[in-house]
Amino acid sequence: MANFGDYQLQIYLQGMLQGTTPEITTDLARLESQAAGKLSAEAMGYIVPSAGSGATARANQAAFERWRLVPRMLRGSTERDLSCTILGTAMPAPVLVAPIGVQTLAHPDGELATARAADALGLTYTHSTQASHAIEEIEARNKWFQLYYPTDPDVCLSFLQRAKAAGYAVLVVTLDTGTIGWRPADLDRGFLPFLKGEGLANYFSDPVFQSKLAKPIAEDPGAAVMQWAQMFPHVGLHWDDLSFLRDNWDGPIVLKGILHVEDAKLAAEHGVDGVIVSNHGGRQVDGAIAALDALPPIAEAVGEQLTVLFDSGVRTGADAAKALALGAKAVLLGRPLLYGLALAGQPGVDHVLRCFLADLDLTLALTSHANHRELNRDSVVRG
Ligand SMILES: Cc1cc2nc3c(=O)[nH]c(=O)nc-3n(C[C@H](O)[C@H](O)[C@H](O)COP(=O)(O)O)c2cc1C
Ligand SMILES: CCCCC(=O)C(=O)O
Repeated sequence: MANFGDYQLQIYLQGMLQGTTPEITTDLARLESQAAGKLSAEAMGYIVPSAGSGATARANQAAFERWRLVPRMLRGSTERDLSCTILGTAMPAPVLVAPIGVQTLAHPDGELATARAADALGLTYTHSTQASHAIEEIEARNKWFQLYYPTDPDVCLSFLQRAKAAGYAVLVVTLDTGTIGWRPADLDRGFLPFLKGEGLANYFSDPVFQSKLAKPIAEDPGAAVMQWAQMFPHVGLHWDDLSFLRDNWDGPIVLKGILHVEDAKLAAEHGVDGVIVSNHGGRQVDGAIAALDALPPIAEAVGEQLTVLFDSGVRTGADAAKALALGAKAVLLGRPLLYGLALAGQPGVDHVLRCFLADLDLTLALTSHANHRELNRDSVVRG
């Protein structure tokens, strides 16, 4: 059996024997500056910055810095087993592709490339409601669908039915983006890709959405965009609205954007299957708690009843190991994948995923763990 960490030896050997070095850095925290050379100022402004002053994004990184792994010795295994089954989906490692909208901003192949790269490694790809490619275009064995619950229930139902028909296994309902946060980098440029018609593929391909328009989209795209702008903001969404999803989706449901332990308990009471502890990478509520700081109490309160997943600020194998030790069953990778996509399309995403998995695998090997399930609260200390 091969270990994900073997990618490290492969890179060394290519350097030593063929004189080639990776075109994309292996330091995932540095990807952002490398990708800056490839992306327009508008795309960088949309992808990189966080809401407001960026305090929450900084808090995410600071929280990872505060927690420290405490390595064990002499109990490891030559072969690590990172495989797991999360909500019925078999995974080779506890790592998923986070839902990220409008990926053609980063590369013309957009979500098609990201999904293919994930699929080639057997990883689960999560497709955003705000994607640049439609639900049906994604070819991946393991795919989850992320819902931004539209205010129009007919369109919502249509999304659920399309996702089910196209083979998506799990519904991820994002709760932290009832509307778009205060994002100065975009505001100062007056730039929002959706208002240019980008990232609306799921809406524009939807027959129910189309039926609500006075004219076909090709004849009046501006009106179609404004129709989306009416349906997207949903700050009035309530716990009771989840029953509509429960009634119309027969697979697992996961709530993304949970940070308060009471909301995690309410999630359990409302019969969902999992939560993603996340602050949306700091893109929504500036000043919000670091996602990693929210994780331990939530895992403690509902970890037995619900599948607890995590994202926001995960950049290294050590970050993933810390989140797993603090109670997450798996982590979702966000911006680094988009930087890999910007730099080289599908091979760029593949490289980023392989680096991340190798780093996690080597972290387990070096801390004497045979698999990630052995990580627990004793594996970390708060510095
Ligand atoms: C450009 C961009 C677009 C995103 N689009 C979505 C989306 O459509 N739906 C969603 O639930 N989360 C979306 N997210 C949030 C990610 O799923 C994830 O929570 C976040 O990227 C994690 O933070 P990190 O990138 O710092 O690791 C987006 C993030 C970025 C950077
Ligand atoms: C309308 C917002 C959808 C994309 C998103 O979630 C993000 O940019 O963070």
